Amino acid sequence: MSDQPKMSAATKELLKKVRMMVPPMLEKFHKGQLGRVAVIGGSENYTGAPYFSAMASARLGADLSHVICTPPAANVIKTYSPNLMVHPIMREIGEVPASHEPASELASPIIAMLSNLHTVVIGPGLGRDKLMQATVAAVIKAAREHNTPLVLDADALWLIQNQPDLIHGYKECVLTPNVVEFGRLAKAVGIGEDEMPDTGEAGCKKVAAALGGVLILRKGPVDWISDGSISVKCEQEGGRKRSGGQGDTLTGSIGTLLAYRRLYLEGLWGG
Ligand SMILES: NC(=O)C1=CN([C@@H]2O[C@H](COP(=O)(O)OP(=O)(O)OC[C@H]3O[C@@H](n4cnc5c(N)ncnc54)[C@H](OP(=O)(O)O)[C@@H]3O)[C@@H](O)[C@H]2O)[C@@H](O)CC1
Ligand SMILES: Nc1ncnc2c1ncn2[C@@H]1O[C@H](COP(=O)(O)OP(=O)(O)OP(=O)(O)O)[C@@H](O)[C@H]1O
Repeated sequence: MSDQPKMSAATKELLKKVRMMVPPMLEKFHKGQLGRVAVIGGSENYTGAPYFSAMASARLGADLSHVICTPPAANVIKTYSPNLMVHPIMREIGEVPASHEPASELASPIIAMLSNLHTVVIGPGLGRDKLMQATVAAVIKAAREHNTPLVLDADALWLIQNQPDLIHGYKECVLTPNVVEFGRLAKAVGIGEDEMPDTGEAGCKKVAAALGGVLILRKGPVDWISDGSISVKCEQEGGRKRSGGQGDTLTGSIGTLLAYRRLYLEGLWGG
């Protein structure tokens, strides 16, 4: 009996497309050329999520993986792995003087890093703290100006449900909601459950279209992926254990693939 996982024709087709984005290992490449990914997230309560995300980006093949988080999270994450570059730039509201909420000041060194990054993942372990949310809102605005590909998950989706205009129409943006986050996003763009009888393809397409064509990967038993006009699905069966952190791992992996896509489009190899 074969120990190969069963794979549908659609999944095989999808993997063929992904394969096209994987770069060749050419002798001429130097460090950093094959992917510089940053994960913004990590707060006092959540240090594992940004670690899972950034390590996934590194293990899938990004040359350099950064974590941008709060100082208490940074001290912990640094002990998890020497592979990650950890920047203690973010602050929760209790970490700054009460009269001062310097979201734009905090965002400034992160924005300065954008021209040196291929992709930014925002959300794993970010939390819903007001200052953390305002800081990443400023980074998202700047990332749009730089045309930096974004992957938004977890608490960054909380921000988007409150301020959908931040990403409306931004085609370099991937949202990766779980079932609960997807429901909240749909509600935020005015799509009620009665209008969304099918939480599969039709629902995913509808919410992506309502957000102006951002790419939505709606996680679930089948992952539906749509930009509002085209949709594909991943129905490959995974393990049955639903432990925390699987979505975080996905965000970092997408971060690396988006970096590869960008490098391919910039002509780093091929033609
Ligand atoms: N090791 C770490 O540091 C990790 C840190 N993490 C970080 O935690 C932060 C908050 O993220 P979150 O996932 O707890 O919040 P959210 O998605 O609002 O869920 C809240 C409630 O919704 C439900 N629910 C969720 N999924 C469902 C589903 N598929 N199907 C059905 N129901 C579902 C479920 O409710 P219940 O089962 O109790 O009804 C759940 O309790 C965020 O920053 C994230 O990055 C995580 O990444 C994990 C690893
Ligand atoms: N009910 C399910 N059956 C099968 N696979 C699922 C199911 N729910 C989620 N998955 C798979 O698990 C992966 C992670 O999805 P999940 O819903 O756990 O994300 P998440 O809640 O954002 O994760 P995290 O714990 O990292 O925050 C998805 O890519 C999906 O393929």
